[in-house]
Amino acid sequence: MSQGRFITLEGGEGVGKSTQLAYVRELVESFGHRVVATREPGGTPLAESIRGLLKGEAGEGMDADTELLLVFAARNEHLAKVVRPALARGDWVVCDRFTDATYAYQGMGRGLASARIESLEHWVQGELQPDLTLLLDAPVELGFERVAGRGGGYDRFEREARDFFERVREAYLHRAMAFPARFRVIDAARSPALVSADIHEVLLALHAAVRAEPEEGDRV
Ligand SMILES: Nc1ncnc2c1ncn2[C@@H]1O[C@H](COP(=O)(O)OP(=O)(O)OP(=O)(O)O)[C@@H](O)[C@H]1O
Ligand SMILES: Cc1cn([C@H]2C[C@H](O)[C@@H](COP(=O)(O)O)O2)c(=O)[nH]c1=O
Repeated sequence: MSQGRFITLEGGEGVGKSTQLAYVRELVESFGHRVVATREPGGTPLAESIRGLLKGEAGEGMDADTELLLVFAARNEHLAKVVRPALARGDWVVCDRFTDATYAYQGMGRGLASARIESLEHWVQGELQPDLTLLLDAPVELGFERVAGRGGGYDRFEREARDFFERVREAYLHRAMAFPARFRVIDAARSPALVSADIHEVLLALHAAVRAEPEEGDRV
């Protein structure tokens, strides 16, 4: 059995993560892997309840540290119940947002110190990091035009000022530069088909690399 892979999709509001997650899922399944498609915050009943607290009216005026702790509480539950078991079975996990979002939103967005995020990251994740992070990058204004086009109003994060999201975008691009082996930055300001074509190329390369690895029993 080959080892599972952990792929995350990141980016600001409305860049097309959910749209492309469906594409990634189908593509990875076509490679012959079982896929668990999930999201953060969320992915389990309890973590989805925390998502509701974070995004909904009940969270209005929430202290930034409370927000950070809730994000990691949801993450711990999600990792324990969904992500780690799936990877242990050899499944591939495709996740809409993960800890890079915490550095972007709670770190640069809210202004919390990276050291605080790092200590929770080490506690909750240990050594676990995504194998690949697809950063969908687009101008903030374009993302919001798409969110508006989707309908359904704005959640607690989406009601933040535009400069909050400029900082979020900057933080993501900064992390992509800091971790070039893990990140691929995709220009998400183009049509869904062109974005998918770039993702296709990245995933074909990952698939080829995984196929070239020796199977467990082949090792001497
Ligand atoms: N490349 C694209 N070009 C134009 N419209 C797009 C593109 N990708 C997605 N959309 C549309 O934009 C809207 C937002 O897309 P989607 O929900 O996939 O974004 P998201 O990044 O997951 O959003 P959120 O940040 O709210 O989770 C949807 O209506 C979707 O159909
Ligand atoms: C994982 C994570 C998420 N967030 C924020 C970012 C978004 O505004 C919402 C999630 O909703 P979406 O439908 O995926 O856009 O939560 C955050 O602030 N910190 C995080 O770690």
